[in-house]
Amino acid sequence: MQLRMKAKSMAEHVLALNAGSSSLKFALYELVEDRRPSMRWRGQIERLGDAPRLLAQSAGGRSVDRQLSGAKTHDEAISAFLELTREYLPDIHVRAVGHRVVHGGPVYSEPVVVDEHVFDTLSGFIPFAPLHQPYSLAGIKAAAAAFPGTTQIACFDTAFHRTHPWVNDTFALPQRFYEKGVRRYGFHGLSYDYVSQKLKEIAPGLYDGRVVIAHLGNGASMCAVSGGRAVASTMGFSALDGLPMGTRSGQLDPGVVLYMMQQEGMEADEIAELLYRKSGLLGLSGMSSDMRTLLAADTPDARKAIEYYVFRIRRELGALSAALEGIDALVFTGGIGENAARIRQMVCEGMRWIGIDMDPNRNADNATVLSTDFSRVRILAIPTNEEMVIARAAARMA
Ligand SMILES: Nc1ncnc2c1ncn2[C@@H]1O[C@H](COP(=O)(O)OP(=O)(O)O)[C@@H](O)[C@H]1O
Ligand SMILES: CC(=O)OP(=O)(O)O
Ligand SMILES: [Mg+2]
Repeated sequence: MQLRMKAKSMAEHVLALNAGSSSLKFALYELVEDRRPSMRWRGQIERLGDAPRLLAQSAGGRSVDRQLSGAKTHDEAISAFLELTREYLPDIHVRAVGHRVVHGGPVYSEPVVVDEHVFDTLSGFIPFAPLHQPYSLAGIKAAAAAFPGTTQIACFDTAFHRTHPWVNDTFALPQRFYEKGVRRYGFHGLSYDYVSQKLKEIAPGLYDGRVVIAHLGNGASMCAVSGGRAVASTMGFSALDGLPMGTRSGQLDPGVVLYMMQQEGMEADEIAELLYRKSGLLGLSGMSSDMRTLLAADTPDARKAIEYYVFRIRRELGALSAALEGIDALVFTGGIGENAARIRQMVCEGMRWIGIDMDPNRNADNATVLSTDFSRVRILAIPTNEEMVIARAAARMA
């Protein structure tokens, strides 16, 4: 028995850390046969900055659900998570920690082992993703200190999008901006990678076809995928473009920014704060960035914010279908896409003309397939798992 316990404790593990804009997600995997990651614990500290709550489950059925009064910022969430690993995890051997890093710039299209040079390069991309990149980098530093001797591996949100054709990779600006890195990068790539692979498993015919994936979380974007390769995304240079989000504006006429500067005398930092943290669902509703709160509130302003949100998803669905020259499947994922049946229903109601026909019962049940048997376009909900994509890379590279 003692020997078995010993062997178990020496099993190799990898950790995955995913710093989102409103949450810190984490997962611990044991490397089993062929170094396949097998999930042991998975959880998140959600509603950062608001009412942080820790939720976690083990593969064996243990669970934690705790309000965290002290962990409002990402840095505090990382410390709270490290505390937890000590409290709940036995003496395990962590071989590598994989990190979601939102921006890989024009440099990285694959996961990479983080050394000093890589860390400095990634720090240079902070201005491209101020709401995410600093937290990913803080996570890398904290994990390296908490698990000495482990390899830190960066996995990029931008990497999946490197297959975009040039028209979806550039802006109509003088070429020098492109050379400097002003490009349409696209984000949520780890999520799109996971969902595409899952689709390959459960519906290989659809994977080979034209698919629009809607990642609707606190941040939100949509991606057009053809035969498993990304073709276009609603997010471009920064995580501000495309759909409205919890606190971000989404697509905006650049003339609005000029107006803010020239007519309202706003400074760049003020505009950044407005567009990243005070706009989107929060700005429109004047109430909350959280979809659960807005759906429950049912006030005129909450309804208005939801209506705008849904309308923009429909517009982008039309645009991405054009980029794909047709659409065979629509896949919902992310916190809202996976859970908010009402939002999915509102999106699909306005898209019948394109061949989207939702089954209301399947939708209400949060089933995997949400379309009727007669729908020309298949509709699916696939829970994303960015941590699994990170863990697979960490297992491969450690
Ligand atoms: N049951 C639910 N119904 C409606 N919205 C939900 C539900 N569960 C989560 N959400 C919404 O999902 C969003 C968070 O998504 P998530 O993907 O976890 O965010 P992040 O971008 O931080 O990773 C929030 O707006 C939250 O309200
Ligand atoms: C890129 C991005 O918007 O990420 P998140 O959805 O985690 O905020
Ligand atoms: Mg997320």
